[in-house]
Amino acid sequence: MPSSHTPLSVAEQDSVFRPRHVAGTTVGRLAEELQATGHEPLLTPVGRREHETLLTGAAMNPHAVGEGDLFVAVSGARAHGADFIRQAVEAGATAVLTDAVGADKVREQVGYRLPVLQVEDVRQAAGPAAAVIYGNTQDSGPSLFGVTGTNGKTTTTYFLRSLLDTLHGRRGRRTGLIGTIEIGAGQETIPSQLTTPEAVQLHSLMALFRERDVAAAAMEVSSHAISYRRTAGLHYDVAGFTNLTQDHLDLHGSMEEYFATKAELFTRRRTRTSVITVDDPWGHQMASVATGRVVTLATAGQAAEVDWEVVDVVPDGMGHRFTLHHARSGARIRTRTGLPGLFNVSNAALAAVMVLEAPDVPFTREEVVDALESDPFTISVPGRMQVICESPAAIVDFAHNPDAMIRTLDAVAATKGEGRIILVIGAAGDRDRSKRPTMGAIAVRMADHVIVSDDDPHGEDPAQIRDDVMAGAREAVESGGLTTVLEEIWPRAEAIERAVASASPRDTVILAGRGHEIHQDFDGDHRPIDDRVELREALLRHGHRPLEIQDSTVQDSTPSGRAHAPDDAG
Ligand SMILES: CC(=O)N[C@H]1[C@@H](OP(=O)(O)OP(=O)(O)OC[C@H]2O[C@@H](n3ccc(=O)[nH]c3=O)[C@H](O)[C@@H]2O)O[C@H](CO)[C@@H](O)[C@@H]1O[C@H](C)C(=O)N[C@@H](C)C(=O)N[C@H](CCC(=O)O)C(=O)O
Ligand SMILES: Nc1ncnc2c1ncn2[C@@H]1O[C@H](COP(=O)(O)OP(=O)(O)OP(=O)(O)O)[C@@H](O)[C@H]1O
Repeated sequence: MPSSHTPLSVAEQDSVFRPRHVAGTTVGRLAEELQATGHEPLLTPVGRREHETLLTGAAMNPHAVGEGDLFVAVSGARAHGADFIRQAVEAGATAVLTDAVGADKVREQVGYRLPVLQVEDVRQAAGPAAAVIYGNTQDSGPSLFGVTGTNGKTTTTYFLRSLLDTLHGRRGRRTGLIGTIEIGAGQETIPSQLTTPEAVQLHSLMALFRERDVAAAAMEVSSHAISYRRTAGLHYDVAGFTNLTQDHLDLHGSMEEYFATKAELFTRRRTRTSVITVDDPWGHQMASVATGRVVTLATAGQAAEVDWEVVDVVPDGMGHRFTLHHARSGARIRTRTGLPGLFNVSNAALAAVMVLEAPDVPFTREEVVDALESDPFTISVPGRMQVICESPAAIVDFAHNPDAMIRTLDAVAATKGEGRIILVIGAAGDRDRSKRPTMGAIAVRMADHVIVSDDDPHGEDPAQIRDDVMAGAREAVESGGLTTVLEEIWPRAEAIERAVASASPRDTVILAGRGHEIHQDFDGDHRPIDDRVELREALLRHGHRPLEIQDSTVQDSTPSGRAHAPDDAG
């Protein structure tokens, strides 16, 4: 088990979390199952040997292929998986699921050495195929709790898991977690490559969870995952919706399309009980289109005809105490969250209601109430409103879209007193460009001193990304007659140093956008940097007294000594 988030190669990760006791299936039986579910597979060659070939796993990434695996070769923006067939065969793949182009590529490279199942839509077939291989059915795995929405997925799943852990832990059972930061089964964790893994990995995880007595799992469901069919073949006991605001328009094109993608999760076919936060119009719309059992939750005060509402919110330390009121029964449940920001009350309330409304659970509502009263939401979440120092207040947060920035800066403004807000922001490359100037404008309107720096430029020119953010910021300063100090400083470590150097003990320094991340990607060059470590060191240099960082995702070594990200993450 990795004790910290030292990057592991995909192969290493796979070996930590590979289920060991998979009965598997034969290629012939898999072809029949795919036929029965409408995928119309074409199997070549069609001999008895091919039909009887045993499959005991599935992998889409050639680095993750193991002995006896079905290699799922998809056509993507960067490559066709079938280009890596030799590597997959060497690693032990015994059959391939691919499209017509992939089938030709396989034959060109390895002839008829292994059976090829050809389908039209490989991503659509991958989940159901993996489900058959791993023996996953609707009722075979842990209770599955999925969370989607633009912001709050990671935090809500951490809260959910903490609550589920309290409840199942009392019965000696384990819980699981799948999300942006890490994948966990009981005490064991591996760092994540994606927020929501590919379907083949998800099904492998469901088998692993069964093997390791994981009773319930909390999982983030990104809109990319739904678009790319990563969740095909999974069934959720409960799915929760946080909110919908501008992000990912590069993929979805419009908010309507973005909404429609998320809405796929809240259908009877996928989910038994949907818990929808109805704080914004998109939430109301989601509640009206969701099929199956729908439960509504209002966390922001305006509650008409909702099932649950949050009332009596009072500040408590860095976080808040609040009450969940159930309209029908009149029940009132008091609980608390330790994380700053009213949005964390919303996240905690969603987690609570998802468990309170879960079908077929081995615990009573009284036990859930008891667990809620024992403070399951006072955990910290890596890089989410993570407090690094109290004087000056210094916080690392993951806000990287307009709404998250507004919420985060609102939260800081509510507690900052007379001090100033000093903010470091950037924006990621190769992602929704339209949000950059908006983020710049929000920054200068809500903070007193804004330092624009780099996030993950990926394949884009970092200077161009900073320009886009600066353009929105300058325009807002000029048109609004603002007195905000605006600077552009890179690399990021220097921006952090500048923020801390400018801070008096009454001020609040907030680093937005990178949260738990430990590398910046400059066109494939993964440069180590952890905002939490960088901020802590700058605070120490300037004679402040930061807190110890109690977080397994933080690297032990100094910034320059940290390892590089795996270069085989694709
Ligand atoms: C836009 C998107 O989601 N793309 C994902 C998609 O890419 P793709 O279909 O273009 O495929 P590709 O990268 O060309 O690869 C095709 C095949 O060749 C293989 N390959 C490819 C290249 C290589 O060097 N070696 C290799 O073996 C791949 O394993 C794959 O089997 O499938 C790939 C294989 O799984 C993913 O790595 C890739 O995620 C990219 C890296 C990514 O950044 N995705 C982000 C945007 C994402 O999915 N984010 C959401 C969270 C968003 C949020 O809420 O903030 C997430 O769920 O993580
Ligand atoms: N309920 C919420 N509403 C609005 N903003 C939120 C909410 N919860 C968290 N945030 C903000 O969004 C940031 C990301 O939070 P979190 O990681 O929990 O969301 P996420 O949906 O998993 O994000 P991503 O998909 O980008 O990984 C936080 O650091 C905070 O700034």
